[in-house]
Amino acid sequence: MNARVETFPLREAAAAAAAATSPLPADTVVRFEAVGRTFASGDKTVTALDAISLDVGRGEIFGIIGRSGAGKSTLVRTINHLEAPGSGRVLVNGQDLAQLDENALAAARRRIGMVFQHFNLLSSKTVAQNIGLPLRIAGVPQAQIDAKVDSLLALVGLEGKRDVYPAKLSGGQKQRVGIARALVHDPDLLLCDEATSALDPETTQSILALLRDINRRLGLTVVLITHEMAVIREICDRVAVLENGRLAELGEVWRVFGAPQADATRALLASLVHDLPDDVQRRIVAEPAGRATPALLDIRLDGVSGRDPQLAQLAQVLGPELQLVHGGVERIQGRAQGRLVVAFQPHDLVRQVSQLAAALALPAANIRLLGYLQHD
Ligand SMILES: Nc1ncnc2c1ncn2[C@@H]1O[C@H](COP(=O)(O)OP(=O)(O)OP(=O)(O)O)[C@@H](O)[C@H]1O
Repeated sequence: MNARVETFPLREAAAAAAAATSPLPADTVVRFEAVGRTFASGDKTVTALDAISLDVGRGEIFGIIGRSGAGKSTLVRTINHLEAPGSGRVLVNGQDLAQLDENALAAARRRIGMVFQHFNLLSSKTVAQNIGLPLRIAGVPQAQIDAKVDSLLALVGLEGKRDVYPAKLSGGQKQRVGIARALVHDPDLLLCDEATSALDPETTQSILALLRDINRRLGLTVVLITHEMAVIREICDRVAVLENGRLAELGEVWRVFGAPQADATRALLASLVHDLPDDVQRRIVAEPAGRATPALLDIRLDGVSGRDPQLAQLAQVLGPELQLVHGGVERIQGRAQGRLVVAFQPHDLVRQVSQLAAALALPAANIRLLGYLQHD
């Protein structure tokens, strides 16, 4: 495969030592330095995190994905020090939370919002009371709380629900309240732990759109854990793949999804191809059998910014051998919507994918490599 992806794990002590002594770039919000964590489980020791080293940049949406038990939650919980690293350290805005006293830790945690899978709303409090509660606890005057709550309700699109109780809200609306509450202290970092896993696909899309909107409007850094590859594909800039507590792969989503290097990533990506016809699925392989093995690209037109794809235009980038394997495009309110799965013989895969994204005016993340198509 001719694609280059950052390869990990960075487990060597030398790499960790270099990371520990190098100055923190101004655009780094979270730095994990050789973070390890074990748990005692009966008479066994479970390694939840094994020498994880990576940086999360300011303003990015950073995804963490992995199978159940891979260490995702433990890793994210070390960011706000709900979980103390057993070895290594975690710096947030250059600060090691392990070194702080109780008051300073509480102040640092206020700069880190958290959104949960099951919303964690108080059923006896209204939407406004739920959102304002952290400010109330902090002793903020009521008028200030009201103003903040109103602006957050507008931000998450719940203006009309101020005095409603959670029981009267849909799952998506509850999560909007959860997001508003997480933003009440104007954090610069938002942690989302399976924030969409309890929601149906349509609601998931609307919550992801909200997170993306907040990320862009407020410049907020988002670290998001999910077991759903589709969520990562939808909104993340970069992704870390965890496997048994180790960093299996790290990089830009389009690169990692386009040319996965780790077995763990390939196994997780398999979940994304289940909606293809059986005969196509059967023929997909992760590695090309030879130079002539066609690559299979999945092109998603989300109607937001994409142009109507002309087959001639696709063929110009992907070559005359181009074959439409699956999918179709329809126009909804004048915009192209749909999905095309095409096979072609790549000569420079990464370059061709970025040329195609440019030609169709689509984000690179909308185009991904499903694998290679072997003959029947
Ligand atoms: N408090 C704890 N006590 C004992 N073992 C724990 C504890 N917390 C996590 N573990 C173990 O550490 C490993 C990583 O767990 P973690 O919850 O971080 O994984 P995860 O990737 O978030 O999984 P899931 O997707 O199922 O939430 C698992 O083997 C888990 O059983």
